[in-house]
Amino acid sequence: MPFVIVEMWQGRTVEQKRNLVKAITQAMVDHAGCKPDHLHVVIHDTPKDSWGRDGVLGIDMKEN
Ligand SMILES: O=C(O)C/C=C/C(=O)C(=O)O
Repeated sequence: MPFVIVEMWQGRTVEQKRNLVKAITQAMVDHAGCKPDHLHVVIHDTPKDSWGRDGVLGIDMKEN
């Protein structure tokens, strides 16, 4: 039972996540030989105040 876990910032729309799940599933079928009905895609939406890179919180990053 393959799992794909996506860790990303909060903020995508349901439609974006719907399309992402569809695209990831298709990529796993095409490139990893997975059966779509066995594949789980889990999206972890993380608030920017709970994400750090290079010692800086997401909410404090300049490109925000
Ligand atoms: O780490 C960064 O530079 C910014 C991270 C962004 C995301 O995780 C996202 O866009 O979801």
